[in-house]
Amino acid sequence: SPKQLGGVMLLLEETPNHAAFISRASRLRLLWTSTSPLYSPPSSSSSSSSSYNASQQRLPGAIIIGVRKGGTRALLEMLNLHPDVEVAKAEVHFFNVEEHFRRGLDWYRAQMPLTLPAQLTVEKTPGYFAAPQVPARIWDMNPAVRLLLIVRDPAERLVSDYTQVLHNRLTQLKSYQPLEELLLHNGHINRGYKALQRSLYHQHLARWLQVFTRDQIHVVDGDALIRDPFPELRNAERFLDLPPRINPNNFYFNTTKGFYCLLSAGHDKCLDESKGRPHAPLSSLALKKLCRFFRKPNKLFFEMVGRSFSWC
Ligand SMILES: Nc1ncnc2c1ncn2[C@@H]1O[C@H](COP(=O)(O)OS(=O)(=O)O)[C@@H](OP(=O)(O)O)[C@H]1O
Repeated sequence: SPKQLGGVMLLLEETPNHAAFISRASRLRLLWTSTSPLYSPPSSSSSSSSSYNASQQRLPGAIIIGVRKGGTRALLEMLNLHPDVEVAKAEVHFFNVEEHFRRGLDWYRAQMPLTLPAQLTVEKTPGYFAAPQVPARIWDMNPAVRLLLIVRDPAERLVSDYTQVLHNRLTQLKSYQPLEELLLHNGHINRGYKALQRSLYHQHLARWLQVFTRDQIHVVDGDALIRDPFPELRNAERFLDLPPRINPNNFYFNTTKGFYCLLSAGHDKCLDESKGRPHAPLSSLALKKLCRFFRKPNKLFFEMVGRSFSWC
């Protein structure tokens, strides 16, 4: 690929001083958010003379934090079209899975692709958005990191979420309750249903905004990304301070898939079959209840992000 970094020696960075004390980090947080530029060097050693120009694995400068089933894979793959971007191919789940987090930042860095100093490393883990411990942990790694949040109609997201869990259970030959049994208790929306809670975007975003400034979080419209990806990618490039390199010719609509696929350097790529599965059915009455339930949370989310979406 045009982005491959052939024949360059791998030089691992020194371990940065990973936030040891929350209280100290909280104090620093105030200083950083008011004075620092959005990007900061991944670690002090990266600017030192001998290793500066070498390709290295670096901590991400931008992270797609969610939402689960929002279009995070499509967004990551589309950003990867940019010559100045390299992405972690697999979801890393570093900040939200204790076992991974305990392995420390060296382990996290080792999951990242090789990049040159001018390139931006991006990872995506949809589980970050709803996990309470994650914002402070990411801030401790890099308070100037840029965050991308791709959202989608929360009712549609919930059904997609259920469909994925159902699919996993069925492939493991395990039983699973019908969606309406989980969603409704005595005809009322069951607020305890996990997939419902993951769609309460305002609650999760409120926690991120206790740690990061609003301008560090770029909201991508996941429904718009499905309909016409290019404008969303142009906005993301702008947010990431990348020169505009992704263009409409990088996308073509694949009628068999029913989605846009990617074209780059003569290669085309569609997302795998786990994306765009037929959704589990939901009665129109249950959907109506769900949409009514989401009206207020959605309004709160729109106020927080300063824009609205045409959700049900
Ligand atoms: N271009 C393109 N190709 C295929 N799929 C696309 C694309 N753009 C967005 N999407 C939508 O992405 C949805 C899956 O979201 P995620 O990748 O965030 O899912 S996951 O949380 O990582 O499992 C997936 O949701 P479902 O349709 O519900 O499966 C897709 O609708």
